[in-house]
Amino acid sequence: MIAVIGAGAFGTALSISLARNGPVVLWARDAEHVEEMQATQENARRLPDVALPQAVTVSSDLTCLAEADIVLVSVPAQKLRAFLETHGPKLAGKPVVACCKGMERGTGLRPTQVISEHVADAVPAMLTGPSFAHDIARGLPTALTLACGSERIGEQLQARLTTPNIRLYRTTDVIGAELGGALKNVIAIACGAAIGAGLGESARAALMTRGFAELVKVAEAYGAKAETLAGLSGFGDLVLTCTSAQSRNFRFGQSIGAGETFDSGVTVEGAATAEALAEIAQDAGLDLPITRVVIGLVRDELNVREAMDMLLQRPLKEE
Ligand SMILES: NC(=O)C1=CN([C@@H]2O[C@H](COP(=O)(O)OP(=O)(O)OC[C@H]3O[C@@H](n4cnc5c(N)ncnc54)[C@H](OP(=O)(O)O)[C@@H]3O)[C@@H](O)[C@H]2O)C=CC1
Ligand SMILES: O=C(CO)COP(=O)(O)O
Repeated sequence: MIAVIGAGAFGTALSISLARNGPVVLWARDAEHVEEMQATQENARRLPDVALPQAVTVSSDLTCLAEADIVLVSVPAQKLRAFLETHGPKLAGKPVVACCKGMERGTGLRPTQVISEHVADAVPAMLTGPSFAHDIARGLPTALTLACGSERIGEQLQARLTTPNIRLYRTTDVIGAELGGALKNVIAIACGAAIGAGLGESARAALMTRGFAELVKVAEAYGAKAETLAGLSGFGDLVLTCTSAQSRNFRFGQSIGAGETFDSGVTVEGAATAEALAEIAQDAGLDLPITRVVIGLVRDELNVREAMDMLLQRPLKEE
C-alpha cells in the first residue's frame, strides 16, 4: 500500500490519481479535517470540487504507515523537518518520496537531505515536474520526474507511481531534480511581479530565460546534470509556473507587482527558497541577480520599477 503524508492540494491530488492503481492512505495531521473529508468524500479545504475515490482511506493515525511499502511526503519544504522530527522514525527503511519543491531556510538543504537526516536507512526519492494539483486530480495528462539515487529502487518507484494520467520519467540525478523544482518558484515570483506591474510579455520572456540561466548556474555548482535541468523538473516546470495564473508563486508575484495584498495562508514555496538560496549563494560565491531582486520585492524593500532598473543597469556582458 502507498501512504501519502499531508492532505494539502498536492498530496490529495496524488492520492486520487494513485488510487487508480490500488489502495492509498492519505494522512492529515488534523483529526477534524479528516472527519470532514470522510463525511463529504472531498477535501474542501485544500482541493475543492474533486471527489475522493473509495480506494483512498483518509486518516489522522500514523499507525497506517506500518502497512505502507512506499511513503510520499507532501508537506511544504519549510515544514518537512517539523514533521520528520516527530514522526521520522516511523518511516525507517522505507522508500520515502519527497513531493515538495523548496530549499530549507537556515540550512540550504534539499528535501531528500532533510529526510536522510531524520529517517534511519532512508531511501529518499523525489517526485517533481510540471503539474498542478487540480490537473492531476481531474485525470488530465501529466509527465513528471521520479529521481532516486538507487537505480533499482528508482525503477520500482517509477513502476508503482506511474498512473493512467501521470507518466514518470526516471533519473538518478536527485540534486538536479530537486534544485530545478525549488528554483523555478523563485523565477515565477519575478515573472508574476513583471506581469502584475504591466511590464509586458517581453519582460517575462527575458526573466524566464535569464532565470533559467541562474537556475542552471546554481544547480551545476551543486553537481546537477545539465540534461536534468533541461528536462521536466527544471525547464518544464519553469515554463508552467512562470506562464500560468494557476501557480501560487506566479500569483504571489503578480500581487506584488500590482500592489495588492496576498493571502498569507497560501503556500508560496519560492519566497522562503529565495532567502535560502541567497544564504548558500553567498558562501558559494554565486551572483544571482534575479533571486536578489525577488528577495527585495518579497521583503518590500524594492518596488518593481526599482527591481527592473537594478537588473537592466548591471554591467553589459556576453550571454
Ligand atoms: N499544489 C500544487 O499544484 C503542487 C504542489 N507541489 C508541492 O507540494 C508541496 C505541498 O504543497 P500543497 O499540497 O499545494 O500545499 P497546501 O498548502 O495545499 O497544503 C499543505 C499541507 O501540508 C500540511 N502541513 C503543513 N505543516 C505540516 C506539518 N508540520 N506536519 C504535517 N502536515 C503539515 C498542511 O496541513 P494543515 O491543512 O493541517 O495545515 C496541508 O495539508 C509544496 O512543496 C508544493 O510546491 C508540487 C506540485 C504541484
Ligand atoms: O509546482 C507547481 C507546478 O508544477 C505548483 O506551483 P505553485 O506552487 O506555484 O502553485
